[in-house]
Amino acid sequence: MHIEDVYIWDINAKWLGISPLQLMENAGSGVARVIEEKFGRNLKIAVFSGTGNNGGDGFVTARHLSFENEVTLFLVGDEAKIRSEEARHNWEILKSLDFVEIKVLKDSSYIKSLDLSGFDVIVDALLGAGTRGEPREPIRSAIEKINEYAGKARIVSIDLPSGYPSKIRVKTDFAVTFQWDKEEYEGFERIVVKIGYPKELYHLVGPGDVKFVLRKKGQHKGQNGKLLVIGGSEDYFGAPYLASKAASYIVDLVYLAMPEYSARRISDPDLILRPVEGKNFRPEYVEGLIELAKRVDAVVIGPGIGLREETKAFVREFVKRCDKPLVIDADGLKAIAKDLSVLRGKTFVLTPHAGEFRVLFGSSPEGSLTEKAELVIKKAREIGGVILLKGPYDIISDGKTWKYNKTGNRGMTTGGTGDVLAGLVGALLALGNEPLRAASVGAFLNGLAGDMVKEELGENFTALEVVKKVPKAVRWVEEF
Ligand SMILES: NC(=O)C1=CN([C@@H]2O[C@H](COP(=O)(O)OP(=O)(O)OC[C@H]3O[C@@H](n4cnc5c(N)ncnc54)[C@H](O)[C@@H]3O)[C@@H](O)[C@H]2O)[C@H](O)CC1
Ligand SMILES: [K+]
Repeated sequence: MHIEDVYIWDINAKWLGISPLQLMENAGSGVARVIEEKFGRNLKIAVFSGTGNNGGDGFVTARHLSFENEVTLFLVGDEAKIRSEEARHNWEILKSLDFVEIKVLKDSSYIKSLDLSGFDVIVDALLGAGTRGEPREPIRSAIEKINEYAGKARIVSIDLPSGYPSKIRVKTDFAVTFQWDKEEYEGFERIVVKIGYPKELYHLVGPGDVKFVLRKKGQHKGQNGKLLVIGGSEDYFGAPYLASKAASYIVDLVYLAMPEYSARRISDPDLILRPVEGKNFRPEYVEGLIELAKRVDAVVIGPGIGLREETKAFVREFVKRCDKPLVIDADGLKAIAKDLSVLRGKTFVLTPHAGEFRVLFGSSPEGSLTEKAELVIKKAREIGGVILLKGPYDIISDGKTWKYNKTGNRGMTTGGTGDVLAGLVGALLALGNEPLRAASVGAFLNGLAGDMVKEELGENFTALEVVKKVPKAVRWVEEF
């Protein structure tokens, strides 16, 4: 587990209704429990808190320990700098207690003169995962002060030794870290306590995943991806349009390649039309479209492309020759089903519903969520790419891990919402995201946009309405 996962998990936990206050309570109570289990009770304990949430964990720890120990809380820094609601809340509680002594230390020279002899345990909650750069005063003096007692008192750090990864850090006996051992932490002993994250967070896609993707968006034109959508036939023009339009809200540029016959029906200044002659895609167009693909970051192929033999041959040949990340959807899936070897060595996302999954792999996922996921994982591993199985719960796998998405509603069985999804996943690929993340976030946004439409119109709506809600879905996540 990496620290960046903590960012995503915290947001997704909040989405599930688990508040930062609950997590902080569990963190602080976990630290207190470990201390009492290791060292017993009736001890003199000093807790050093900073003004961030690591310090907040320290406030909670101090309260839990105060029940059967003599606790002094040293706040290092200015009380006004305790900004997060949960840390403030716990600070206010602590201030109202008569059996916890509180000392506010703002002045480095005063810290240097402190005498901590007599304390059995020192709890270090000065700095945690929010540390930026070398420790600054007055935190630095507090770290040095604590270190004078290394080997004399027991030193327990909350989450990590304050100062870490700088050399100027608390010489801790051990750190109590939360929920899982982070791969970035090394060089100190760690005890892991669980703080109430449910198993869902390993698999469920939430706004945290989306925010992680959005925060990497660039500020300049051309930094935010170019996408090519290849689709349409004499029978369909709506599907590739929906995919392109949805993508155009996310990336800077969308090329839409369609047979001229149906492209005539589209006039939309947000898209760059690249018609090919005639009514349907044929193998002779591969060359030109491979050239066009060189100018983009990702390609979506399949929406409304139809099932003529010449078109299916075109799809297989294009996929075989294209070296950009690909989303293959709808009839495009049926085209490659005959020869999955065209996918070899490619970066791609397949977006089948259960029926298309069966056409591709001979069987369709059945049973519980986990059972379905197992089959999706297995097939994704076999083909060496990402599968997004669409359904009431979308299941996404890269052959190693799996995710599921719960946004969306019954109204989305209406034609075209799958095309919207393909466009969004393509756009997210074009932004440079890993295929598993692009597929997960695409599924989440598509479903969320659909849920927003449902709120307004009920369950009878069309895919174009879902497309139009994409910006609002993105903004909802940004503001979450
Ligand atoms: N989900 C979780 O894992 C939970 C984590 N908890 C605890 O929260 C901290 C991280 O809290 P955060 O507020 O983000 O950061 P810090 O407390 O580590 O520090 C921020 C604080 O310190 C100042 N600061 C930053 N760098 C320096 C420096 N080099 N020198 C001096 N001061 C510095 C900054 O300005 C801020 O004021 C995590 O470690 C856990 O302990 C939750 O409580 C439970 C859920
Ligand atoms: K710490």
